[in-house]
Amino acid sequence: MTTSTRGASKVPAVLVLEDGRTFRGRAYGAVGVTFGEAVFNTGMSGYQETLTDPSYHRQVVVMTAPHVGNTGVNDEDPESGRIWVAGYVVRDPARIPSNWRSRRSLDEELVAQGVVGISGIDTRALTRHLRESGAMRVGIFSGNSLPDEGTMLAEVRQAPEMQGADLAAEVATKEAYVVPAIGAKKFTVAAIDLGIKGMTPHRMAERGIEVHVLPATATAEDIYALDPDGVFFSNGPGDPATADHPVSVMRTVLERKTPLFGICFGNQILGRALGFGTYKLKYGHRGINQPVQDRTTGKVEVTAHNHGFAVDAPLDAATDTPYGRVEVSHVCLNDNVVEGLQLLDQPAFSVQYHPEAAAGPHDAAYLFDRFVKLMEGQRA
Ligand SMILES: NC(=O)CC[C@H](N)C(=O)O
Repeated sequence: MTTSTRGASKVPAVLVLEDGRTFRGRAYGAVGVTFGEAVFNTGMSGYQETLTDPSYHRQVVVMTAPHVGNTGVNDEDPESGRIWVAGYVVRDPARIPSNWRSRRSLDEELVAQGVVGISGIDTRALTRHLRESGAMRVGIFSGNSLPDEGTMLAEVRQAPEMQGADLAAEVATKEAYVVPAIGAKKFTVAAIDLGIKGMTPHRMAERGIEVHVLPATATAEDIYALDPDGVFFSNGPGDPATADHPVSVMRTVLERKTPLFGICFGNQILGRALGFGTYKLKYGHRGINQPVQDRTTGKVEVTAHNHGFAVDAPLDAATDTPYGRVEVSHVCLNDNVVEGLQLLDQPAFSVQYHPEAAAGPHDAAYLFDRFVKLMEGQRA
């Protein structure tokens, strides 16, 4: 629920966490009320990509970088057609954006899209609180006459939780569409959209892949009607434990041994399809500076992340599954969370993080090349 008026900067705002902790600041973006899961993002740049990443649907994003909005808003960097975050928390928004690509200020964009935010609060204290106590529900309330704290807290505690939330269909395309290959077309890929970021099909198109983006509800028949060389499962919001339909579609793809690649939600779905569980992390990984080791090469890469859940798979031995053996191929060096899965007996793999790098370092771009190699191998 959001309402908006302009000229918000002097309007009071309160952020209320479900455990009763509150932070008082000023309205940023639209004035109104919003609820979501409070999570923090440690990226120092890339705020447009963060705001427009559909995986942030129903989350209130706290930026740990104190200055946000410095380069304004351009028309090139969004990862989808709208802002998806449920709310936005910034310590000290830029007063004057400056960049050759900037078209408008971030504040204006948040107002135009009805996104309620808060500024002028101690985002370091809030982030430390979330680290200690874990991600939790939150409300932002702004306006000149606000309800009392007890009322606000009761409303926050009525908001839906992220655990158990089935959200992919709310953000995914309703109609299939095609992203053409750039240059000569070498492969056809069916990409299941569970909340796909725009850069992902682009990274495939750059490698000669014609990408058929299909709705989250697509069936195995829809996929195989395209006679694809490979199948891709995208990132997306919500709890992977609810993703029963994509898990069953993926099992068909595994049975048919079609080359398969998954990113983020797609990694969690591969985990489930293989019989592993998923669980909620205490506060998740969000940002563009997370160290991951590719255990197949030993190399360490700095990577972009946005996940609050993870796959529960054994780190140190291959596991037998109905689809052959699987290994944990990638691991987060901060906390040993599973960051990638690789099947040893058939052409399928996935990563929990974001090789499309929007925003983020390009260290993991090789994963798209690995997908191409799997498809080449299948043809040979
Ligand atoms: N970016 C994603 O795909 C996120 C996956 C899932 N919603 C999570 O929070 O872990």
